[in-house]
Amino acid sequence: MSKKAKRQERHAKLSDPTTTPQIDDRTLLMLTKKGYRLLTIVGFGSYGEVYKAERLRNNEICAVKIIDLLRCSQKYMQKFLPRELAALMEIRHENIIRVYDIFRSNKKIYVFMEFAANGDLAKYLKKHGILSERRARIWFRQACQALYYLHEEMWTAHRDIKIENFLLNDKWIIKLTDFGFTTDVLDMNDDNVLSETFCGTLPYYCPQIFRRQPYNPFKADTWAMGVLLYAMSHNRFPFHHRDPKRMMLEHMDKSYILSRLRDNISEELKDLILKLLEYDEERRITTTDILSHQWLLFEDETMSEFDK
Ligand SMILES: Nc1ncnc2c1ncn2[C@@H]1O[C@H](COP(=O)(O)OP(=O)(O)OP(=O)(O)O)[C@@H](O)[C@H]1O
Repeated sequence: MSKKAKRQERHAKLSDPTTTPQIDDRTLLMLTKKGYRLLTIVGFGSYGEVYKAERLRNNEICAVKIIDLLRCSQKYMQKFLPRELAALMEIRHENIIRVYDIFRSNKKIYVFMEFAANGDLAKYLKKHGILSERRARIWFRQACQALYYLHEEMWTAHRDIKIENFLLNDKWIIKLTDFGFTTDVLDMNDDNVLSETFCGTLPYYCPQIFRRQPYNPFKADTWAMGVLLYAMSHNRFPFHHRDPKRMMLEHMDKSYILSRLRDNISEELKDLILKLLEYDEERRITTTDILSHQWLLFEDETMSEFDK
């Protein structure tokens, strides 16, 4: 069966309301011993499934991602060394999915984390289409606060910023997740900043990653935030990523991105998108400057004013 067919089959299972956790008895027993009960499958990733679960001690709802190590490459498995896993639990921010506990057993990794009841931003966008500027601003500001914390306080780049990695909790607050590719920049290589590790997701690749040049991973995250903001306000990707030659030319041409902006968005929003999708990484806006950009300061909005 092809990869695509397998994915379709898994997704069909997911949309079936009668779906219950398809998991072996040994794993279920082990989860019970650890004090958790699986409830339903909430999604499928490349290396395993995510379940809604209940912590039996206090009936608290959480999510558990079960990563099948047999499906991971050797390189990806490096991420599951004790030091890497411990680092995940140190990350604490209102807009980042909190990781409560991680353990390894039977060639599987179990990551217990905060549950996001309203799914991911990609699904929201698919259902509701283009976000209003007001809604986009609230969520984009929260996303930037998460990134600011990672960049400026944890000195870490996320490296896989994409719309699917922003989840929404029961209060409709944005939560950044999936640190599968997160790398401690200081540990990376010679000059401590430039990276040669190629990771991320194609439509979000900055020009430097796309051209396989050394790049600044913080600025690569910033570019990806530009693609995210464009997607939130246009419900499509800014560049034609299925045609690499075309995408490369589009990256370099400022008039191209200008021509792809909707007429009826504010000048401030256009300006921020252009500053994020700046070809030259030296000139690309920093995480600190995004938060003080005119568009994000536009008005003081609170979640109580926000009509879901
Ligand atoms: N903490 C969570 N709460 C609720 N739903 C979650 C949570 N984490 C992930 N999900 C959902 O589970 C699904 C799979 O998540 P996962 O992170 O494994 O997928 P992915 O990002 O597509 O995987 P990968 O990047 O490994 O290919 C997604 O649809 C996501 O919305």
